[in-house]
Amino acid sequence: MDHVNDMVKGIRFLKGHGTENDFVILPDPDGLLELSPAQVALLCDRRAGLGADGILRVVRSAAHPEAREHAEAAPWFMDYRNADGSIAEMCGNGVRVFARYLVEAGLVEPGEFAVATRAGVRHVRTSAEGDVTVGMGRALLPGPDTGIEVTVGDRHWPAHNVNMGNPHAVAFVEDLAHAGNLFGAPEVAPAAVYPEGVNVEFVVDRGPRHVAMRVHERGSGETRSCGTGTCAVMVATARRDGVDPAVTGEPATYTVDVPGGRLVITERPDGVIEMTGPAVILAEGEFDADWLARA
Ligand SMILES: N[C@@H](CCC[C@H](N)C(=O)O)C(=O)O
Repeated sequence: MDHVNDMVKGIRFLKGHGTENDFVILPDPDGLLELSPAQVALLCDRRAGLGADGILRVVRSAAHPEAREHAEAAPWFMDYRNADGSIAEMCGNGVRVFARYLVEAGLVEPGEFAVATRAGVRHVRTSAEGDVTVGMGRALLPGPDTGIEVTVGDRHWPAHNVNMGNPHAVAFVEDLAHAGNLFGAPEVAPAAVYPEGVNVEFVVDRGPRHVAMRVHERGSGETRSCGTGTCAVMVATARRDGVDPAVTGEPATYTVDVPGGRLVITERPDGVIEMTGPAVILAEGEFDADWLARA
C-alpha cells in the first residue's frame, strides 16, 4: 500500500450519523476547501464516492463570510450540503453529529456550547452517554397552511407548511407504506408555496404524543431520518392535537420514530424547540485530493 499512500494527496474526512442520517465530515478550519456541487455529489455517491446523505464542512466561523458575525458566540460554522450538492439552511441531525465531532476532536469542551449555521446560532448540550440536545429555534408556520397537497401516485393528502430554518410539508397518512418507494420526490402543490423546494414528511400516530414518520428530503431523496423534519412534525402534530405550549405555559414533548431510530422533541412555552437524539462518529480516513479535483 505504500505506493498508494505516496500517491495520495490526502484530504482528511470522518464519517458519522444521527439516527442513520449519515454525513461525511470535512474538517476545514481555515475554510480553504472549495467544494463544487459536483464534488459534493461525488463524495456523497454511495458507489463512486464515500457515500452519505450530506456533507458537514467544519469551518471556523471567523473564516467564513456567512458566519463571521457569529464568531464570538459560536466559533465553529456548520457548512451543510445536501447529497446532490445543493446548499441547505439547516440540518438537525447534522448539528448533533457536528457537535459530537467538535467534542471528540477536542475543539470544544463537552457540555453546552453554540454552533453557527446558515439558519443562525444553535445551542447544543452534549451528554457523556452519546445523546445531544439542540435548541432548534422556533418553528415558523408561514402559511398558507391550507390548500397544500402532497401527491404520491394516485394518493393525495393535505399538508402543513412548517419552516424550521428550512422548508417542510407535513402530511398525516394512514399508513407509512402509502408513501410508496419515494425513489422520486413527491409532488407538492401549489409549487409556488415552496420556491426553493421542500422536504416532505409522512406521519402516522403510534400513541399519545408519539408518532412515526418517513421523509423525502430536498436534495438527498428518502433518508432514514431528518432532524428538522421531526421538529416540523412535532409542531404540526401538537397543533392538530390542540397542544400549544405558548397557550398552556407548559412544555410539550413528543416522541418521533424515524426509520433510523427515535428522536425526542420538546416545544417550550417560549416556542423554542429542543431536539434530543444520538450522534455517532464511526470512522475517519483520507481520500485522494486529485480524485476529487477530477469531479
Ligand atoms: N437531514 C437534515 C435536513 C437536511 C437539509 C434538507 N435536505 C434541506 O434541503 O432542507 C436534518 O436532519 O434536518
